[in-house]
Amino acid sequence: MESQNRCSVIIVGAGISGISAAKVLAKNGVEDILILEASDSIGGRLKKHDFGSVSVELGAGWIAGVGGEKSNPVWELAVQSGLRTCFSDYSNARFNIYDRSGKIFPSALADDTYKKAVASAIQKLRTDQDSLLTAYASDPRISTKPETPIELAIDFILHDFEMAEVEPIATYVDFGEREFLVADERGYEYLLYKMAEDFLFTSDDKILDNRLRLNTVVRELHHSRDGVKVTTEDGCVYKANYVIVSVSIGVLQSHLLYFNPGLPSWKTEAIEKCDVMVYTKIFLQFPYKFWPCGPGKEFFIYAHEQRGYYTFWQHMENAYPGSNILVVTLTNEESKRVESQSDQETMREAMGVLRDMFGPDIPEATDILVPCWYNNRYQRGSYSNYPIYADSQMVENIKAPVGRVFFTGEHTSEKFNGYVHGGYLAGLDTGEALLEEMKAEKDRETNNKSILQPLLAITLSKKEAVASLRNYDIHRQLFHSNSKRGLAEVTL
Ligand SMILES: Cc1cc2nc3c(=O)[nH]c(=O)nc-3n(C[C@H](O)[C@H](O)[C@H](O)COP(=O)(O)OP(=O)(O)OC[C@H]3O[C@@H](n4cnc5c(N)ncnc54)[C@H](O)[C@@H]3O)c2cc1C
Repeated sequence: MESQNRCSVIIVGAGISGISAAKVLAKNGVEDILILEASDSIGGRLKKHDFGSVSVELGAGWIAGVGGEKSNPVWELAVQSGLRTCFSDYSNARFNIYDRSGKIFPSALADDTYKKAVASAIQKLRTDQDSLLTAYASDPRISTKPETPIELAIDFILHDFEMAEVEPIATYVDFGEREFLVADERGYEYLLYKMAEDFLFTSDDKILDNRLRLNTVVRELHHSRDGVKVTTEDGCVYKANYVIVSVSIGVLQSHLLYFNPGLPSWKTEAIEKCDVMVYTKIFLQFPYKFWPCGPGKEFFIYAHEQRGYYTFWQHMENAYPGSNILVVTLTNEESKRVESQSDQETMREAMGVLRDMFGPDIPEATDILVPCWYNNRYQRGSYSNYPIYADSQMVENIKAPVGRVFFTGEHTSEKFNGYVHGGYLAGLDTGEALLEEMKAEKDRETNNKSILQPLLAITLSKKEAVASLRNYDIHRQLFHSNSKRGLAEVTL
């Protein structure tokens, strides 16, 4: 079924980047937009879920980078929206490392192992590009050659767990080193509803605006000099002057979206090169708590001879006292393994680990929640991770537009990819770049009209003449020059 109306911009995906791009457009007078979202709600990787008596975050849980000289824009949104958060103190986690017999490693040993692992990782990072490439090819983790269970556990925390990186990360350098866990029944996604309220019709925290279509999976994107035509899984066709694609890098790699004509090789190669991390938080509900609480005990670690095997644990008593919930984080291959088995099997494994740490008499979990980010066809992973050899050209190519197709999403944020604020800032950036292009197109049309009128009468049809003057790659050049400018120019 073909929609009769042609709108200015179609936005594919209603995560934080799609919604923030839409907000920039709407605030600048481009209100005939259409947001097409595959799932049944907005938010994307901001996703709350009722579990036990509380609301837990299946996707992003933390506002990372708070307390520095510059203010994290997502922290600002959280403060404006009155979102409930609580401070996460990871500094003691390494003093709560359990071995398989339930003994806590002496703090001197843990401290020493941690320092050695950090020093070794830093040394690796200082190696020249060539040897990094060689090392990368043979071992994606640039192995610090951990061998014992405690070394393996610390290696996992340093390399796989996002909050403990050895390199200086722009998020922490720019916005500060503190992290706050979102602990609000309305969920992290509430920030998006507050944003959407400014330009979409809402009532009782529900979006009732026809410009947002949920359960609408985009499958084909036909683009030409004249416009874009988007076909959805249910056979509907929507037309627009431009499209912004905000789907994850995992979805771009999966070919759920078919581009017609296909994307150029500089684009597809950059997309293929970007790594996708899988990060899974498994929630377990208990009839009562049997783990230590109090200062410095929120996070604890399990040291096992298999790297990443149910290593990183958190209790939720600080966020939700009395909730009796534990969370364990798995990544990459372990995440994929667990996604492919039954929840009962995962519960059995997790209970085995907890019995190792806390003894055989602990109660059985009464419920388990295992999010599947990898097998979700609208995600295909948790967040982007630029490979160690990535250069700025690769990142620019990931975000550069192709004709009338613009790209956004956390994976397009050179400084903050992988984070909620990366998605938010990328959306603002892309919205602004598209506004510039729309203005430039208008100027070109006006100029072309005055130059071409006399010529057209003698030679070409108007369509042919305009097409021949347009440089199809102009958007890419324009975007690159725009993206170097600061955020100050965004109208919000
Ligand atoms: C488990 C997990 C933990 C994380 N932890 C943190 C954290 O603590 N702190 C932090 O800052 N960040 C964290 N992140 C990363 C953060 O969630 C993301 O960087 C951010 O939410 C991405 O926003 P986005 O708009 O780029 O993408 P998304 O939120 O993925 O939005 C893209 C949207 O496109 C939709 N879509 C996909 N395909 C189609 C299609 N064909 N047609 C229509 N719609 C489509 C999707 O359904 C989705 O809604 C975490 C992510 C995960 C998964």
